[in-house]
Amino acid sequence: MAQIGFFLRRLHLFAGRKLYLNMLAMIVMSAFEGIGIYLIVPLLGLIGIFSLDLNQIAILAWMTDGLNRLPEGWKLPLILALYAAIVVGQAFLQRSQSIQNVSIHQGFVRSLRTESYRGLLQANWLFFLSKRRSDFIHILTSEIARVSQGIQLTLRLATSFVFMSIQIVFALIVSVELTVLVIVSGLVLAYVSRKFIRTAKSIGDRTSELSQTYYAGVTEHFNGIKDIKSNRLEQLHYRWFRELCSQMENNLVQFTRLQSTTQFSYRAASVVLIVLFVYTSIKLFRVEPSQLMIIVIIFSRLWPRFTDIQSSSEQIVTNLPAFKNVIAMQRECEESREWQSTASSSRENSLRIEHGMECRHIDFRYDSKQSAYAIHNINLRIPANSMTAIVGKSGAGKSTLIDILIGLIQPERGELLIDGAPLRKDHIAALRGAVSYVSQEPFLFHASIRENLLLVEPDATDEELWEALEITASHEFVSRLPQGLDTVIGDRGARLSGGERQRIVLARAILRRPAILVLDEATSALDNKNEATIQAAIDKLKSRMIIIVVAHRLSTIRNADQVIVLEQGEIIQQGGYTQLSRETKGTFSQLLSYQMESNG
Ligand SMILES: Nc1ncnc2c1ncn2[C@@H]1O[C@H](COP(=O)(O)OP(=O)(O)OP(=O)(O)O)[C@@H](O)[C@H]1O
Repeated sequence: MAQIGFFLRRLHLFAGRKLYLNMLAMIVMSAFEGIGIYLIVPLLGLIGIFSLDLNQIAILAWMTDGLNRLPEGWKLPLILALYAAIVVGQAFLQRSQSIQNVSIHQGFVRSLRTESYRGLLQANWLFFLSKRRSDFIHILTSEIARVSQGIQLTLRLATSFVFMSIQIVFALIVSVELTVLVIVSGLVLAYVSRKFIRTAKSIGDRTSELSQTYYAGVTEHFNGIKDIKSNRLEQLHYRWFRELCSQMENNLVQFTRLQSTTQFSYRAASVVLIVLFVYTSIKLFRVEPSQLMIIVIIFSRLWPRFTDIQSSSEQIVTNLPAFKNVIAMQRECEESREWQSTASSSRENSLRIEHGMECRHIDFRYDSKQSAYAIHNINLRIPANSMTAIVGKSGAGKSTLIDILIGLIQPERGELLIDGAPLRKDHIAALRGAVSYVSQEPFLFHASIRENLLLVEPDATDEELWEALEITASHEFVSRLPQGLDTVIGDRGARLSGGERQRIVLARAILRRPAILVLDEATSALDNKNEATIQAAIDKLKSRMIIIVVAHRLSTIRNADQVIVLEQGEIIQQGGYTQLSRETKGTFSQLLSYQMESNG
């Protein structure tokens, strides 16, 4: 329940006065409803359905007294007009309250979504390495929708309590004994039904588990759809999906069964109670027909509130796991937050590098509980306007070193210096703003080439776009496309070849004019001709920026100013390409000879 309190406090902070005004409107509405019901009685008296002794009920006596002072012909029109005014007033309030309710509620959900999303964007890279991406999608879609439903139900529960309290006051005025009897019956039934709440809680836990598995499975399947289709694994995945769907179905049916059982118990109990009331009122308390009528009306309005409270409570409890999940994710994001504002990643704040960068005695490991370091005792200087290549076998620590150099992860020991000054935490965003990173798997949107390029440089002219495309040997194939720059390239660029995708992403990286250009296996899919063109372009670019290249294909790094050879996280060789290739006993010349052999 602490979780509901957490979100209600947030709702209070978000909606403030609006929320309480809405609650007040609710109270006025129930008061109107109560008065409307009371007016029916004198109305029925006037029409002659009852012979009334209204003096028994204080409010009615007061109303009758007022009515009796009026001329005879005015009574009926006045009471009818009053009744109509109250009902219309109530309907009007109801309309405004419903609109207000939705606007508060939707506003709150929007703020919850944007807060969670911003929290995720501000979390550090290690946080993302430790999580499944599908869990974020699950929380941002399904779980926040359940929290939204839970909040709406909590507000409905609060409304039911307000309505119920006011109806109880009216009912107490009419008959203390019978009202107490209704309340006690309601409490007894709620006590008996408490096990339903426990069952609802476990169904809610299961709902969260199943939908998390669903999102994870579906995301993984579609990420690997090519493997699934190529290896004829469709049946296997279909069976898994069908099994999960039937578990989800059973879970929901189980919840509906629970809710229907509760509704049934409350309905059955209400009939039994009404029969008992009518009998005891007439036989034991000798209640007037008018009073009995009001009691029946009030009972029929009060009892559904009890049913409503029970039903809302069960539904709220099923949504509690979603509340927990959203809070947990927000807390974890908060603990892993790397900077305050998403705006700090903008280009205006990007860093300028005059002299170069330096790693001093840097150690890093992904898991502080394990003794092995991913990189260890790294000492390295990267001068401005130069090209550095990082090579090594798989798992040698190349990507980890790159992540340190671009400020994506921070060293456990040692420091990264920019122009001789240690990189401070508040400069990490600026360092990131100065980097263009191109990976082996190019990140393209399902949009046109132009939109994909303008993403990083919205004000770039067509001339600048074509220039970047020319540098990366893409202008020919782009101009051959039916819509040129405006050709839509499909999901993650699926309508282009691997090499074309890499060249577009490279063009985008260059368009940004970064201080540091990182090419992490970024040209692996290019043929020799295109690679040579890009090599020439990179050669020209290196007089303007730091270029760091990770490549398995060593021909890519022939023009590097320095080559760093990593093995098991340590630098084992460092120097110019030609110099290292001459060190015949070194790992670099071994790597070179393996590659020459494999190229035949
Ligand atoms: N997220 C992670 N969690 C735990 N260990 C990791 C993680 N990423 C990498 N490692 C480990 O750190 C070491 C260095 O990995 P890294 O990815 O930097 O190597 P690499 O040289 O880039 O390899 P490759 O060429 O195969 O991409 C490896 O032993 C690897 O298993």
